[in-house]
Amino acid sequence: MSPRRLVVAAAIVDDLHTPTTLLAARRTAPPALAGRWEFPGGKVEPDEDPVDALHRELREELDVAVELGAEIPAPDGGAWPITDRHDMRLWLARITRGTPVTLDAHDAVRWLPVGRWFDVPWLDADVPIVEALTAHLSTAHLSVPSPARRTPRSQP
Ligand SMILES: Nc1nc2c([nH]c(=O)n2[C@H]2C[C@H](O)[C@@H](COP(=O)(O)OP(=O)(O)OP(=O)(O)O)O2)c(=O)[nH]1
Repeated sequence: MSPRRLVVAAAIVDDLHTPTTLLAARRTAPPALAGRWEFPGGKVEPDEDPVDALHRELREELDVAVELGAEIPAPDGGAWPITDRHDMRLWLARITRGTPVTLDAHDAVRWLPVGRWFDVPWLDADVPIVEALTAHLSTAHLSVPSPARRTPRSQP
């Protein structure tokens, strides 16, 4: 049996802490997956560092450079099992150079506003990941201290 292959991908958002949009990309291949939407990324090459692989894939697929934020782990704390042969690690990312273009891997990209992240037909394996991302971001958002919520200092 061949070993499982690691895929790395990015949930590209406009802001790593309080995102208002998420980038989805529509696959061109293989035929069984074409037309479905995914997180841009791809397979890690043998001996390649996963984070280096992600930067390489985003350069190759979208011609962008990014800054990475938090990793979104699977419920068991590890990678997401996306197919019978692949596991995927996913990071939040923010574009630091370029505007996403469609090259070979995708024929469309779409910025989805918060609340409309399920407007596109994601790959089946990505549906629970988008749900986890929604939960992660609402928690992260709530945990950002707002001035109004800070405990007032006790008066001398
Ligand atoms: N990139 C990516 N792949 C995903 C996602 N969800 C999901 O099930 N997959 C699957 C589709 C593929 O079977 C596999 C990744 O393959 P890929 O075709 O993106 O990898 P790659 O860019 O390195 O392509 P290649 O050089 O092998 O042709 O993972 C996702 O959100 N992003």
